Amino acid sequence: QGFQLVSGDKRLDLSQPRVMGILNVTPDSFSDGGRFANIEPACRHADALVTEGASIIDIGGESTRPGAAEVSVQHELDRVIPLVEYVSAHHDVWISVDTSKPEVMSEAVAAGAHLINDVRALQEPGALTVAAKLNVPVCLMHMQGQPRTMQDAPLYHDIIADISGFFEERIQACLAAGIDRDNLLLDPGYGFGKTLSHNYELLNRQAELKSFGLPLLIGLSRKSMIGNLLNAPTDERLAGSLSAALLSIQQGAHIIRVHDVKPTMDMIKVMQASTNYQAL
Ligand SMILES: Nc1nc2[nH]c(S[C@@H](C(=O)O)c3ccccc3)nc2c(=O)[nH]1
Repeated sequence: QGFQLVSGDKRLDLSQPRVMGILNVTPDSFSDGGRFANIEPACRHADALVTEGASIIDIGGESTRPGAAEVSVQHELDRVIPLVEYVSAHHDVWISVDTSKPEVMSEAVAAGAHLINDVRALQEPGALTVAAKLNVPVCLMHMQGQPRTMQDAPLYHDIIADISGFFEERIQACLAAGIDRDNLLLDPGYGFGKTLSHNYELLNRQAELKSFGLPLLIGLSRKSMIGNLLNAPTDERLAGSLSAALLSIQQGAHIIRVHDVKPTMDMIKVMQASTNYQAL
């Protein structure tokens, strides 16, 4: 479909697959907790992601690693806001903020972010109200349980039906809060409360999620569903990540959230050449 995202005076055409580049702002990329942070490396990384062709830069300050300690609002702000400000000042690229905290959503949009990427699908207190007020596109991601315990015993009756039921409920909650349906994106949350088998069934059946008539945002890059299958450390998962990304686009993905932007852009070009061969 000809989906288009609108945020303020920016438009993002989704008639072709778009790449969202992951900008890591984890605590260890700062000198001391982020207050007097050396954000230089993260700024250089952002520049590279834009140069490689990312349409969106995803900036997140909270690791959703299973077992990760909760990050305070101030700590998350200290990491995220300086980078939103840098990217907004130096590039025309879309900026998404990967957060579940309403305060971080507000400050990030005020600092120049265009899209909210919430792995908790606006379920935190106050998140729905703030997202409605900000009136920017929001990605609703599925997660079974919480990061600390989600991988203990994932269980589904039918994984597509269960995730669809979750999306139905979250979409209704968003509409009731005054969020425009045109501002919603869906993400099945690969690796968030899913076994290896669940993740590959989801990839096999992902196209069934097109029934919502909403853009699909997908995150597969370097995930354990690739690492465990290949028995590969994170820096040896590129081929697997590109393979999964290609399958996901064939199964309806509009935005792919990745670490390796240039290789993913190359994959998309090869994929598109196989359909627009007359133009070659
Ligand atoms: N929308 C959307 N946002 C996301 N944020 C992430 S963090 C994840 C990772 O592997 O990047 C992760 C999980 C656990 C620990 C570290 C990093 N994953 C997604 C996704 O799949 N979709």
